[in-house]
Order: sequence, then C-alpha cells, then structure tokens
Amino acid sequence: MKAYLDLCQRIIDDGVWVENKRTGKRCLTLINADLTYDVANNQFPLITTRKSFWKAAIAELLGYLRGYSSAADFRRLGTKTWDANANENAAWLANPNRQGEDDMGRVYGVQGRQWRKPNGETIDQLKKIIHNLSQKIDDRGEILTFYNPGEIELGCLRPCMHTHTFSLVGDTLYLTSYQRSCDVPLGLTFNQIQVFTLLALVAQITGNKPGLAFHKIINAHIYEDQLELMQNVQLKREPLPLPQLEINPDIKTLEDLETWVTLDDFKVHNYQCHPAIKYPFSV
Ligand SMILES: Nc1nc(=O)c2c([nH]1)NC[C@@H]1CN(c3ccc(C(=O)N[C@@H](CCC(=O)O)C(=O)O)cc3)CN21
Ligand SMILES: O=c1ccn([C@H]2C[C@H](O)[C@@H](COP(=O)(O)O)O2)c(=O)[nH]1
Repeated sequence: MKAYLDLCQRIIDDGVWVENKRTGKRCLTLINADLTYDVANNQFPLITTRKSFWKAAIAELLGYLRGYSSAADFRRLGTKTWDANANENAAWLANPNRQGEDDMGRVYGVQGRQWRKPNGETIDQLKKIIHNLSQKIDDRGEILTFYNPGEIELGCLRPCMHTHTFSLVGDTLYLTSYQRSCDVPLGLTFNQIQVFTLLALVAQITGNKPGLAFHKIINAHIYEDQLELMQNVQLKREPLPLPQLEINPDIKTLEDLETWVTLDDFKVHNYQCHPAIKYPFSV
C-alpha cells in the first residue's frame, strides 16, 4: 500500500505533462515503476485509502483466463469495466473488424488462449503453462503474452498488462507481470489485484506454493481530471493494514476456472478502507 502511495507521490513530484491523442487528455507521466506483492504471506494489495471494487478486478482476470472477447461475457461475470472500450470508443466503432455490440475483438485472453499461427492452427499459451508447472517443469519460457503486434487493429484496445512470466524454483512459484501503460488512480488498483490473484490461482491449480509477484510498469500516469482528487483527497488519507484473500480450495484445475468458478469463490478478510472516491474514466 505504501508503495502505491509512493508511486502516486512520485508522479506528482517528478511527472511530466504529456498530451495523449487517443483520449484527448493530458497525463502527468512517469516512466518505470516496480511493485512487489507478498503472495506467500497473503498480503492482498487492496487500496485502503479509498474503497476498492475488488470483485470487478477478479471478474476481469477470470474473463481473460477464459479467453472472452465480449463485454457482455464480462458483465455476466460481474464487471462493466469493458463496456466503454467495446461500445463508446470512436476509433473502435469505426473499425470494420468490430463484430457488433459488446465486441472487444482479439484482445487479452483471446491471444492468451487462441494465438493464431500462420498455418491457421491456434496456440493455447495458458494450457501449456498449467501443464508444465503441474509437472514441476519451468522451461524458462512459461510466458503468457497478450501483446500480438500483428493483430493490434483487430482489438478495441492494446493490452496494458500484456505479459505474465511464471518461474518455478523448487516448489515455489513466482510471477513477473509487465504493463506498458498504467492509469494509476483507476487501472492500477485493479491490476495489483490481478497480478496477486493470478499467482495465487496458478499456484493453487498447479500444486505449488505461491512466492512473490513482481509488477513492472513502464508508463505510469495520472489523467489531468484525476489529479485534484488524488492530490487533495486520496493522498491526505492514512493507509490501513492490508487484508487477506481467500480462494475456494475446491478450485483445482484450469477446467474449474473455465466452467463453474464465480466471484463467490473469492472472499476478502479484514478489509478496512476510507470512503470511495469516484475518479473520472477516460475512454
Ligand atoms: N483509461 C482507462 N483506464 C483503465 O484503467 C482501463 C481502461 N481505460 N480501459 C480498459 C480497462 C478497463 N479498466 C477499468 C475500467 C473502469 C474502472 C472503474 O471505473 N473503477 C471504479 C469503479 C468500478 C466499479 O464500480 O465496479 C473504481 O473506483 O475502481 C476500473 C478499471 C481498466 N482499464
Ligand atoms: O488493465 C488496464 C487496462 C488499461 N489501463 C489504462 C492505461 C491507459 O490509461 C489506458 C489505455 O490507453 P492506451 O492509450 O492504450 O495506453 O488504460 C490500465 O491502467 N490497466
């Protein structure tokens, strides 16, 4: 939690204003940030200086792991976070590859589960990783990447957190996640949850112990219309102790994640937080 607040303060102290064409807004921008989450000791990195809508973040992660490409599927899981990018972004609405209402195109999990090869076959990156880690194999290439430069124009948004690399040392599993672009007031509070939960889940279904998760961010920014709330409200609050995440122990396989798992299989204990802050969202 302190690392998150330090990053916000560092953006305010050292950030530079950069125009962003896609959203038409300026962002206070800082390059390079590293965050580490202690999954071994279940220090769940929920924001405490405002209320976190953590279930929506886990719903997004589940949708990515299932390879969903429709905002409607994400809504059924319990989050509306993809509605705006699927249905309100002018560039995507004008893109001939968009397949109607709610289509997100070939983003995130579609690449993770169905990466297209030149010969027409597809690669299930996640399945290979789960298979190897379950057999205690780390081939030093246990990489789940959503970033496919050849298919960028087939999706509504380029993936922000785009590559997750798993590493097995003995029976302890580590995760390193890379993020190219990070909306620190909104997106990062979701992405921290997702990195933590991805390691906890993959460790659980492959029979390994979770260790640390490393989150590497390139472009960390605060949009101009978010700055005042961050500076004068959120950063004036004192952080509170971190809560713990409980995952239903009956989740044992990738197929479980694909079929019956819902948000009811995740619980947070001892979450104390300051009141909600509604940050503006840029489409
Ligand atoms: N500008 C921008 N920032 C993002 O963080 C972001 C995107 N775009 N586009 C794709 C996804 C969608 N994500 C989102 C979208 C909305 C919220 C959001 O509004 N969160 C609120 C309330 C959520 C709720 O009520 O469930 C929050 O206070 O955290 C968070 C992440 C993260 N990503
Ligand atoms: O998981 C996510 C998804 C998106 N974001 C943010 C980062 C940026 O503010 C926008 C994406 O804009 P680009 O122009 O494609 O960089 O969404 C995030 O923080 N986390």
